[in-house]
Amino acid sequence: MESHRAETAPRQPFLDLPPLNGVAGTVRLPGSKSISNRVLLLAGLCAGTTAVHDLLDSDDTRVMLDALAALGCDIERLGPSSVRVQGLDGRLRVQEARLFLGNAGTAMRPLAAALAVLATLQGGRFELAGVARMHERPIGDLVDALRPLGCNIACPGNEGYPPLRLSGSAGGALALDAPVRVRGDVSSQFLTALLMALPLAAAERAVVIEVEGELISRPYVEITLNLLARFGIDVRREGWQRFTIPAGSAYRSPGAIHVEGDASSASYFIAAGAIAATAAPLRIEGVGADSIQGDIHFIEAARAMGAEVLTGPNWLEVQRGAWPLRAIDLDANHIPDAAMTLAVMGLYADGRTRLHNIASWRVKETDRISAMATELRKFGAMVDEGEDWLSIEPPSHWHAAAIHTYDDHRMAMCASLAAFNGLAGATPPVPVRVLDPGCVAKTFPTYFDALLGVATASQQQVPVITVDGPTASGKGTLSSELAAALGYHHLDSGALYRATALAVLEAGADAGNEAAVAALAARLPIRFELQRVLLEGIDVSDRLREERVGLLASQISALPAVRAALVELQLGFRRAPGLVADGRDMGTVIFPGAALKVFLTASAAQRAERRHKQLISKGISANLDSLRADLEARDARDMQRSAAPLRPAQDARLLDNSALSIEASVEQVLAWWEDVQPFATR
Ligand SMILES: Nc1ncnc2c1ncn2[C@@H]1O[C@H](COP(=O)(O)OP(=O)(O)OP(=O)(O)O)[C@@H](O)[C@H]1O
Ligand SMILES: Nc1ccn([C@@H]2O[C@H](COP(=O)(O)O)[C@@H](O)[C@H]2O)c(=O)n1
Repeated sequence: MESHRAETAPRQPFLDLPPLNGVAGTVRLPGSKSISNRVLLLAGLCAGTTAVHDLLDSDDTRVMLDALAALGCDIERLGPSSVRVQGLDGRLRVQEARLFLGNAGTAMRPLAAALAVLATLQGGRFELAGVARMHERPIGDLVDALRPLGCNIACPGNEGYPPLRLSGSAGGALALDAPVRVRGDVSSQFLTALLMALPLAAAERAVVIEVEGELISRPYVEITLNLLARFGIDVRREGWQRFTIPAGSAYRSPGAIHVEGDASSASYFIAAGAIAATAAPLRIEGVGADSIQGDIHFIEAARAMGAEVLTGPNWLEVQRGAWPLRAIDLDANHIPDAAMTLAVMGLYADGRTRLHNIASWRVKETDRISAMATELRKFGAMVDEGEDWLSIEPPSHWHAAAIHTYDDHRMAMCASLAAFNGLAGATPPVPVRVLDPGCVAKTFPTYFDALLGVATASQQQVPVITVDGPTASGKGTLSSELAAALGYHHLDSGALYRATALAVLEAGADAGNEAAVAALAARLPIRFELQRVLLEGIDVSDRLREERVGLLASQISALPAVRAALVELQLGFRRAPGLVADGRDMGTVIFPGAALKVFLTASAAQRAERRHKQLISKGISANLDSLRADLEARDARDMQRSAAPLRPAQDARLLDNSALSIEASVEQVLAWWEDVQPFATR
């Protein structure tokens, strides 16, 4: 089994979203985090194998998969979102393990309970730890419920908080004569953890769990009960205070199980539809009105704010109804995660939106009440907070803001919705900077792609950086690094001229026939995919770099009709969140209004040397002198032609990188980019 650990590439520091002005189309949701991790653990504990389909692939599910693998479960990947889990049948296969559970509450709590029970009955030593924030998230109520049963649990950091050490000797027993008592008013995950762990001790006797205090987040307990039933455990519920796991209970695999789309993740698109789907509804696939997830009730709150929502068995369609949205006053205890989205919808409302009974927000990935209040104020909103409530009044004047996300995926996804501010009358509409956007990997790694796949922006609002310069100055390298650092698209315009040249060669066309070459350029069947260039679906990336192709590209690029034929294609690359375009005339002709223009140069000797090294490293023999002569001839042709000659735009910043490393060049341009940003640095 391959490792499930997330890539450790450095995370992009920020993503700037331009003002967005609409949404349209269809979005497919990733699997629910709550269901995915519950199903994985149940599949790991039960007898037999379980094929889990539509599983969420995210940080939180990866730590659960890693933990199960460390505990001896065989896990086979069946496809990008399917795994087959061979369960332990309630028997520990390894007696000792140290499990790293990141910041996944849905892994820490139920695994702690299950391993405490198994270690007590069968013997074993387990250590469960996570990231620093996980060690600040209380688990004392669960520990307090398990210790009276005879479970040996130590909290070597702070009492009542992870990390946890669980131990026991073989042949132990659990004290289950009296009901197991657990508090339900801080987090429902403690009850869920016990409901999933105690069937392991219910083969011969019924186990009763009693909840102390008012149980919060009941819909999540309903998910637990529903999934337990799918795995053969029919819990009897008396109100929300008493739960009985019948004697003779034993986990049984359902064979195969499909994970629903994530209803909490749906909330961002429901909100986007309510705010910005003005022409046609936004379709959301993967979850519908019959969902077992409590956050599906977000629909009712969104409707109360004005959204028009149609529902089907596995889909939703959302369109703007009332506008501005209606401010609401809501007890949001039943939808604690999705209610964060209502706070951002409050920015678009006709008055003050109040959310109360949300104390659990304070012990989530971050203190979400405080974080939301701090960040929404940056947009200009008037926000008040209390121990268990938040109220939001929309900005009268919107500010471009850099939003901290506190390693909290929901903060990042919520922040993105502020980019529709132009629809609320922000004049001018302002961009939104989301800091550490990669934190969405916890539940929705492709969130920003999904959002930008359905959101529209006015082309003029999409920022462009142009990088022009002579051959082999490093334009392509610099531009692709900039695009990666900013999360922007990249246009290598030289590739379009090269592709046209290749098309001319392949068609055996006359390169001197301007109209014929322009006709080929106008219907260039070109696609860019994952750094590769496809012509009629065939990868021609390497062929485009051949010298004969570069030489012909340089010749045909002087033909005005050929240049004109490629203009629309190039303009089409200007898509949210932004574009880095490199070539010869990006700043002068194609994107004259670009926010930042760079003219990149290096001495001819340096450039010839770099090209020489580049070719040698690819195993292509080359002569330094002839390379230099060739690139100088090309530069001369590019500079002297009448159509879009190579020259710096008047407002371009000049960068001679003869003595600069690639990293230093990238840093310099990013610093220039910061100079032209409107974001307050509070
Ligand atoms: N600042 C730099 N320092 C050293 N080498 C560099 C630097 N920038 C780029 N290079 C190297 O120079 C070579 C040419 O760079 P690149 O292909 O990006 O140039 P280009 O301007 O896009 O060329 P062309 O116009 O032919 O497409 C590459 O091998 C690249 O790694
Ligand atoms: N905007 C542009 C880009 C390129 N060219 C011409 O195409 C040739 C190939 O470009 P590379 O950047 O890939 O080397 C180049 O020699 C230029 O003549 C152009 O005219 N305008």
